[in-house]
Amino acid sequence: MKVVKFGGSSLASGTQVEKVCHIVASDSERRIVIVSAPGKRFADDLKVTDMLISCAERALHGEDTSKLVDAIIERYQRIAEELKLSYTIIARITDDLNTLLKGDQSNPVAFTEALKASGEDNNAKLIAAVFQHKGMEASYVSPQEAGLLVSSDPGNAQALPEAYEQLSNLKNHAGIIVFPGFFGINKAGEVVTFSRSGSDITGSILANAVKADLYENFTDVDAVYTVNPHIVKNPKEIRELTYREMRELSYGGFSVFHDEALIPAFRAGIPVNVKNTNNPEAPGTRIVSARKNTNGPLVGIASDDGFCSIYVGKYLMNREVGFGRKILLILEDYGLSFEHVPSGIDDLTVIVRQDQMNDEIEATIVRRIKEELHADEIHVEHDQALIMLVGEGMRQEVGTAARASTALAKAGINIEMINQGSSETSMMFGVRENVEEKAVQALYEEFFAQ
Ligand SMILES: Nc1ncnc2c1ncn2[C@@H]1O[C@H](COP(=O)(O)OP(=O)(O)O)[C@@H](O)[C@H]1O
Ligand SMILES: N[C@@H](CC(=O)OP(=O)(O)O)C(=O)O
Repeated sequence: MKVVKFGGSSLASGTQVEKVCHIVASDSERRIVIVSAPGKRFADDLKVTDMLISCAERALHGEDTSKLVDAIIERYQRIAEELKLSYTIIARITDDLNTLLKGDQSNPVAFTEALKASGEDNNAKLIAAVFQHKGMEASYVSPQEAGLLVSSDPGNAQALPEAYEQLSNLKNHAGIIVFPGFFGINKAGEVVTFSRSGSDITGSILANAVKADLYENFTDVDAVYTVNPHIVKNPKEIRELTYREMRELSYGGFSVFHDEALIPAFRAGIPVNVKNTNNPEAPGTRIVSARKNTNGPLVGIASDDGFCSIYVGKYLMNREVGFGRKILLILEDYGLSFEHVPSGIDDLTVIVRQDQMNDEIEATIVRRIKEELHADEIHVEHDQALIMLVGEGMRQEVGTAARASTALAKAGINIEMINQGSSETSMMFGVRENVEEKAVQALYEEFFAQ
């Protein structure tokens, strides 16, 4: 049995949905289909999820939402019209949206979560109707009836262990299941979403639960490329990589596959195949437990921006028991999670995502570290980018760090920080955001261009 996920780009229009129908109908093993909400049809288009978030914000501010609601319904309606579906399904979606908007706003977060998730939920109903219209035996199944139980962590839900057993019953379901991605239900019966792009996570959870032979993740590119195609034109494709490599690359900025989506598939040893809805014949990229190292030290180079580093220096820091913990406790007081902590003898740097802090929080943290920990020096650098060099082959090969730093030096790029993961499958370089692309291009030239 195959579990198949189609991303927003694969479901953005009637033409795209038609391709999805062919893909599902062409292989009887494709039995569980996870769908995202309709995504962008062109570069400046809006994703339905973003429209729903704006809609919830407007409603909570008591503003008129009618234009936005019309625009959202229109996205579904266009797909239905292109595929010659009756109006019944659109009437159902319209009703659902209006009911949600008229719902209880006393808990703004729960109200927003339900609206956000409706993008996927209504699309699953629509796609099930499309499949049925095409004569395929298919039905919509909701996360509630299937038992996709998740934690109560809005916008960051985690599947609960007991969800897997309940979801395993899906393998006995007759016909094709169309299942909405991106959200589950908490123990109180409320909708809770995964983090953004989280339909990939739903697919992986379901693949694990039914012990699928394969999890196919359909998107709009032929493969996972060695580098973000927006930074390097026509980059080399990756044929095969390990779960660990993909997790590091996704975390590092490869938005093509959600980093949290690797874990459930990895735990059950289910291979993942990233494929193109617009070119389903292409082999795509396989993510597996182990691979032969035939392509040099690196498999890919990812990058992401929006980081800031908090440098703390104190003479004899190395002797002071609990110093690192005390810094992290101060960050915890403001709900900040940290990404990395490269350290020296008398100093350490805590790297955090910048969007978690405002000026006030930053000033308070700096003051507290100075006063409570008696730091000699503390400064905060904003607008940092992190570049991740990833590859299991690094373990066997000497000189990767030297090659990378020479390539960056030749391109005139100052390295602000270097960090190597203990697994030796990744190496990280911190640079200023304004040279991120130049740095990635220089590293790509060094490791992949020949
Ligand atoms: N290394 C990479 N390889 C392939 N695609 C990448 C990579 N890095 C970033 N991307 C981007 O990821 C996009 C696909 O992800 P996404 O837009 O979330 O798709 P979907 O709508 O199918 O979920 C690609 O169109 C591409 O622009
Ligand atoms: N629609 C949700 C979830 C998702 O996975 O979407 P996509 O497959 O378009 O990345 C989002 O935009 O976050």
